[in-house]
Amino acid sequence: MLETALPQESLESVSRQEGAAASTVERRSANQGYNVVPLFKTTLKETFLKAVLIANHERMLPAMKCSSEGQVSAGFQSEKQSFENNNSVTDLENVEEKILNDEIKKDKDTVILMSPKAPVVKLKEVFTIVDSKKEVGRWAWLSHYEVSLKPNGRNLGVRTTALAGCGDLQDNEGKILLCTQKSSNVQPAGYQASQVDWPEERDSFGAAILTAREKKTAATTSVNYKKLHWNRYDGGVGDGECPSGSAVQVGGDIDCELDYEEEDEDLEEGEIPHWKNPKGELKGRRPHPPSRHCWLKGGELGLDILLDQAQIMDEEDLQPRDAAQPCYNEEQLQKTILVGDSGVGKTSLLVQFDQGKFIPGSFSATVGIGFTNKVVTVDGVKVKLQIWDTAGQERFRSVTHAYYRDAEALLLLYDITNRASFDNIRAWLTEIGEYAQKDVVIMLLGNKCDMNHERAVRSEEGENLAKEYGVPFMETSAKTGMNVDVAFLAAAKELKQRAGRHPDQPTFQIHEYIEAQKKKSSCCSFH
Ligand SMILES: Nc1nc2c(ncn2[C@@H]2O[C@H](COP(=O)(O)OP(=O)(O)OP(=O)(O)O)[C@@H](O)[C@H]2O)c(=O)[nH]1
Repeated sequence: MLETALPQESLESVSRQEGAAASTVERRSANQGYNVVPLFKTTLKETFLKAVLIANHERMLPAMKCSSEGQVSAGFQSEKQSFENNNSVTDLENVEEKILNDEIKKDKDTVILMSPKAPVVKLKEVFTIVDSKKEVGRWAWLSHYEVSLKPNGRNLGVRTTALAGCGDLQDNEGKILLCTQKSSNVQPAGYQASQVDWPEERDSFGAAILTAREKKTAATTSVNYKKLHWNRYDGGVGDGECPSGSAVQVGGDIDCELDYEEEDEDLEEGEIPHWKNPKGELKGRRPHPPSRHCWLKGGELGLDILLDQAQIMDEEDLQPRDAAQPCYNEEQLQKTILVGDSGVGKTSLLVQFDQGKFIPGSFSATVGIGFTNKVVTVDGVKVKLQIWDTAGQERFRSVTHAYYRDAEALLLLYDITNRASFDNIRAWLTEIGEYAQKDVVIMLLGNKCDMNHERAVRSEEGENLAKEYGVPFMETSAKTGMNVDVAFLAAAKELKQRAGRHPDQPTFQIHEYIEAQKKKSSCCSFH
């Protein structure tokens, strides 16, 4: 296990052992800007990760030095120190150039590569550098950045400090390592393993995704929350072969054996836990406790985080953890079908919804079936409706039946000026029961409500029939557009809710929604 307390003797003994590197070793307590972690003659990767771990403990930034002998020391600095250090690299973009131009003196033993505010979008470039510039063997880099997480446009209000590294000095093998740490103000969110389309690349998830793309694996994320202060996110990559959601934690508190005591239970709300070292001394703020997921348990020093060694997490751990909205797959097509007698206004309703227009007196019966795709935005989420317009005429019935099965929502129309079209609704509902999916979303619509003077069906009759079948009801007008959008939006809302609902989340009440919308609208006067 990593010695987190960093006893002075071990620093000194390392100084003695490391020879040339000894001159660079300073005591952690010394206020000279750089603090060296024991090296144990490991690879750069391990060194880097130690730096990350220690810096994490110390609430500092990790840093690295390359000595003229090619030895690497890893340490930590305060942000202030890193800014003050002339050798700090604050722009990852130019790292490669600087190395090649010898601006970063890789042959001097005081090189510290650190990028306190490097945007993570540069990770891709760095990744490329690491992989392709093998001749540039003697360097390492780190980055540190703070970001807001906005997965799928939802601002979680999270600030995360993230780190990235490194090129391997030993074997020129490029590796990218990412981790997150010091999350704060985290609002709980669900696990979103399949949703990798993060609009913001400036976050650790984005970084994970970039990495995953390079590795042709699935990017994954998870949130682990315990108490407000220890909420944290991990961006990772899953092995393409693993079941969806399997993940590897990249960095962060990878050493799950961090020595801390479980004291949370005694804490007051908002109180910051402290870490006690093995002697029982308080050592300032306690490091993050091991992730509840504890993805990476194996491996020497817990450093076994090569991206191609993703470990499969327990199914249980992959479940959404709390009430936040799980992701809705915006690519999903929601099949919605319009049915009802010929001439009730199905095509007109669709045209009104799609194009916002009505062409009066242009009745030409639909032949067979056709569809229109329409994207609606529901609560900031895009729902793709594929709306099938069916022919109401009896002779096309056998064709349209085939489409019922795939329908997720079904808008059943009658014409309020046509009694027979209303009387046929029961027959339509029987057909629907026979051919459609059991849980299809059904809405009953009394169309042409602008023609109140020719009304043949009272509004209450429609209400009562809908109640009898337990479906929502509203009157619409394809001519004026009254309630047309509301009807489709209600269907979209219900479909979206069903697809992305967490079991603990309240269901969207389509009936209540429609009632509320009806009260708002001043449509047709109902008699
Ligand atoms: N006043 C009024 N007329 C409408 C309304 N909706 C449709 N119509 C008219 O009713 C007639 C039939 O409309 P369509 O939309 O073609 O009916 P449909 O249900 O698609 O008919 P099929 O394709 O045979 O199933 C057309 O002349 C439309 O202009 C409406 O809300 N108000």
